[in-house]
Amino acid sequence: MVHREYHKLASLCKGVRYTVRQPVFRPRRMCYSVPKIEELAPLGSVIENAKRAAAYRAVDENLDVFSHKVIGVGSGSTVVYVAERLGQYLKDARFKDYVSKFTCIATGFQSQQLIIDNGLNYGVIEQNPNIDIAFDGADEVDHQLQLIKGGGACLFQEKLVSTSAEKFIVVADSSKRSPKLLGVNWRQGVPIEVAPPAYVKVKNELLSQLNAASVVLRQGGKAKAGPIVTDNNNFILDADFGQIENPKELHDKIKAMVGVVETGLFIDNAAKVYFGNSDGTVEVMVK
Ligand SMILES: O=C(CO)[C@H](O)[C@H](O)COP(=O)(O)O
Repeated sequence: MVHREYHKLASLCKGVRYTVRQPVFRPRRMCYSVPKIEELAPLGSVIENAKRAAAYRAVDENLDVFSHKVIGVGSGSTVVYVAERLGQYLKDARFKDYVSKFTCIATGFQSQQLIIDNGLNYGVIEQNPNIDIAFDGADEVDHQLQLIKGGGACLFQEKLVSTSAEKFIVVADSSKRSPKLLGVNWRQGVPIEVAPPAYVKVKNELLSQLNAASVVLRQGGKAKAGPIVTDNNNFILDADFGQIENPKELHDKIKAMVGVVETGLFIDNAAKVYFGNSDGTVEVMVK
C-alpha cells in the first residue's frame, strides 16, 4: 500500500478504534562501486577521454588488488587517471581493505601529490625497492615498445621506479604511437637529465661525438626564468637525433658520458602499452 492510501484509510476510520501505522520508509543504502568504463560520462575533451580510457583499462586489467602491495605511480597528464582509478578502488568496500594497505611510490613531486590527493598511502622507494607494478605515461612509443619519456622532466625517477617494478605498464593517448621508430612524432629531442655543472660538456659531446642535430638546455619559459631544475636538482638537455634506428645503442652511448644522470630512452622496460583513442576505445600493445 502506498503512503497516500494509509492517510486515506486513517481518515475513513476516524472515531473507530483502529490504529493505522505509518509505514517506515528507509532509504536504500547505496554502496559505492568502481564505475564501469562503458558507463562513464564523457569528459569535456576527446583527448582527455582517450587518456582516461587508457588509464582505467590499464589499471583494471593489470592491477591485482588482492596480491599487489607496492604500486608505482608515474608523472604527466595521463597518469592522473591511473591515480584516480586507484582512488576509486580504495572507496569500494570490496577492495578497500587491500587498497588501503597499498604503498604507492612516486616518480616526482606531481605524482606524490596525485597519490596523496587520491587518499592513497605514499611511500619512498628507499623503503620499498621492489615494486609489484608501475604505471606511467610516455612521449613516444616505437613498434618494439621502446619509449621516449621525460617530456615532463621527471625521467630519472621515472626510470628508477619503472625498472624497479616487476611489471611496467604504459598509458598514453594514441598520438604517442610512432608508426615505427622513435623520433617521428616526438620532435623535441631525447630528454637527458644532467648534473648542472656538466651541461656544457655533455651538450658539446652530444653534438660532436653523437652528431645530434641540436641540443637545447630546457628552459622554464613563463613559469621560471632560466633552465628547468628537476626534482633531483638537475638540468634537462633535449637532444635531437632525428629518427632513432637503434635506441639501445644511443642510450648506452649517452649514458656513458660523465655528467649524464639518465636518458629519456626507456629500453626493454615496458611490458604493455595502452593507447586510448579519441572515441574512447583502447588498443593494447604487448611485447
Ligand atoms: O615522461 C613523462 C614526464 O617526464 C610523462 O610520462 C610523459 O611526458 C607523458 O605525459 P602525458 O601523459 O602528459 O602525455
